[in-house]
Amino acid sequence: SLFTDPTKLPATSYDFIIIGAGTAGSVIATRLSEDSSVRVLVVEAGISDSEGPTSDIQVPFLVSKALPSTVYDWNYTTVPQTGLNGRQLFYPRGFVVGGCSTVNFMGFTRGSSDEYDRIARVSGDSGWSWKNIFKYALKGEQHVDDVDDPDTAGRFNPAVHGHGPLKTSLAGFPTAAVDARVINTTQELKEFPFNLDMNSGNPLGVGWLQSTIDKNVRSSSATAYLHPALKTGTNIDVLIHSRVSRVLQTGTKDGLPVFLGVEITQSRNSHTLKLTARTEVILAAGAIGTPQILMLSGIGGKSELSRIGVKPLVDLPDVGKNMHDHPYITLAWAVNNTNTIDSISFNQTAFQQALAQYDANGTGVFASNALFNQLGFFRLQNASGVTQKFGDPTAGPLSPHYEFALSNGFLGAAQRPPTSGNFFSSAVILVSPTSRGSVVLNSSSIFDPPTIDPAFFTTAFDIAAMTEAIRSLQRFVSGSPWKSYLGLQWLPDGLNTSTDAQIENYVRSSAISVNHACCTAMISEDGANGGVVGSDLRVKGTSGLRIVDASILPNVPGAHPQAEIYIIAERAADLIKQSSRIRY
Ligand SMILES: Cc1cc2nc3c(=O)[nH]c(=O)nc-3n(C[C@H](O)[C@H](O)[C@H](O)COP(=O)(O)OP(=O)(O)OC[C@H]3O[C@@H](n4cnc5c(N)ncnc54)[C@H](O)[C@@H]3O)c2cc1C
Repeated sequence: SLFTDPTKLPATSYDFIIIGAGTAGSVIATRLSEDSSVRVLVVEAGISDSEGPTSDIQVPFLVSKALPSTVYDWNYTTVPQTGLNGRQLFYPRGFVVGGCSTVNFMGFTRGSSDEYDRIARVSGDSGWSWKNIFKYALKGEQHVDDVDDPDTAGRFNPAVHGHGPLKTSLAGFPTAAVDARVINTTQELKEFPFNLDMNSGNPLGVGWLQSTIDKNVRSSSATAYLHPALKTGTNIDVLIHSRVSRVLQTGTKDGLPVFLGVEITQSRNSHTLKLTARTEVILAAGAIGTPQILMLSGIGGKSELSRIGVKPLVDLPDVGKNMHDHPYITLAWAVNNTNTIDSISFNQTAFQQALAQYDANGTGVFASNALFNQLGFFRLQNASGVTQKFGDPTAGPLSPHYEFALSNGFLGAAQRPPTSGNFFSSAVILVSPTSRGSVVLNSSSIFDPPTIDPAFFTTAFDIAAMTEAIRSLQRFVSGSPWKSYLGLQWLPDGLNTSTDAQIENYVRSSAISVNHACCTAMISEDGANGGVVGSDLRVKGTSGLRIVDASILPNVPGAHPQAEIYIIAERAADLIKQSSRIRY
């Protein structure tokens, strides 16, 4: 059942307690509840996904209304970014059942096989390799036709899609003005080849975006996993509006502190409640929440914890370190064509008509993300000299350095959008950053947000790679399909971007986050000194406690990360099942 008051829970002890009903947490809870004799509790700080203006989190076209600064947002901001001229950024995170999967932009990209092989290398466990984990990609996801355009021929490869609860589909709403131009460019310019399906393990090239959209509504870990489990099972409880403030030591086993206790609170001044897990506690509070809870529990860098008045119990200095994320900028051009999504976004009458169509029969532009129909993932060209000078931070030859997200309309980064006009734009995303930041506690209260520092563009590689990526987009739009289409360059507005210095100036003054925070409790080999979790995701130096979410990744994937997190969560659920005494 769903509870809003912790004192109303039917039990104070469960087999498994999962902290965070987010992307990974909902997968874990659902899979662990597959044996009806097992009692599972999920504790979620945020609200239910049936509260608030729910169309903003369900209707694909309204995706940009879900965040930031809404009831679905943790409302974090970063510290002033030295690499971004001291700008502070909004740093949205889902404060709702389903976590970020309920509010994100729905892009579904598994990343390259290299990314998974790198996790296997870093952890010393070949179970994380692409070859061995691919079955979990198929177990978790299933392709469905979009309502508007079920003709998927030549746009994806059914052989690499599976039979799981999470639904994905291709962009159904044709954006004719741009779709053909993008595909024709892939035929004309060898540097930008067409890729039939970027989810095959090789994402390089330009291909059609797949989104977590079930025909015409968002598919999240809540709608795909948790809600069906709540509907059919009687052994899973979900407690919302409740923060886990700490995990608590309940004993010692084999010389290690056992953390099977969970402390819950609903507001700064309310009582705390203690619950216990009989088998395991699984932290799935995301790349910000997980290190915060670990540190509040005394698990982290000794001196850092003492400074804030938290008694250190387990010395793991890497908790909260290695934070990184993808930054992006956009280039945009005015176009002499009204067949762009701006004609709907900027025009109230057209907007209401399209919404009425969606309300009437679930079709039209509101049924799709519409902002992007194609993405492109690329490696830096050798001729640029960037990797020769700085080394190659990617996971391998199939992993991209940068990405284009091509949009049939206006897309800005730090800039205010215009209120009229028609545009073509593309995000340029650095998907192989080497800048590393941190999540650091500010106080010993769960109600004080930690200091969040993604440290964007604090390495010379990141600026050099982004500069090359922008030049690459300039080459892409120099193809003949764009000649009669693109008009005045709108972004950067009035700034020249010919020289390296001019590009750097633009990047530092306009880049923002794609919101792919990760790696703050990274995996490493069992027994290795660094890292926070071992190969089976157990927190080092502890017993009874695992982490399953974006924080365990060693590197941000060269992709939008949700697909990888679903895959990792599917395998983690099996690891937890196998090591428990319960016979699934
Ligand atoms: C605006 C935005 C757009 C994005 N777009 C895309 C995209 O298009 N494609 C893509 O692949 N990725 C995208 N991402 C990133 C992706 O959604 C996340 O990386 C991923 O969903 C994170 O999963 P997670 O399980 O690690 O954390 P989350 O899904 O964030 O789950 C963590 C959960 O824990 C809860 N929690 C935190 N602290 C506590 C506490 N103390 N007590 C109890 N509960 C707690 C949170 O409320 C949340 O529900 C986007 C993210 C954002 C914010």
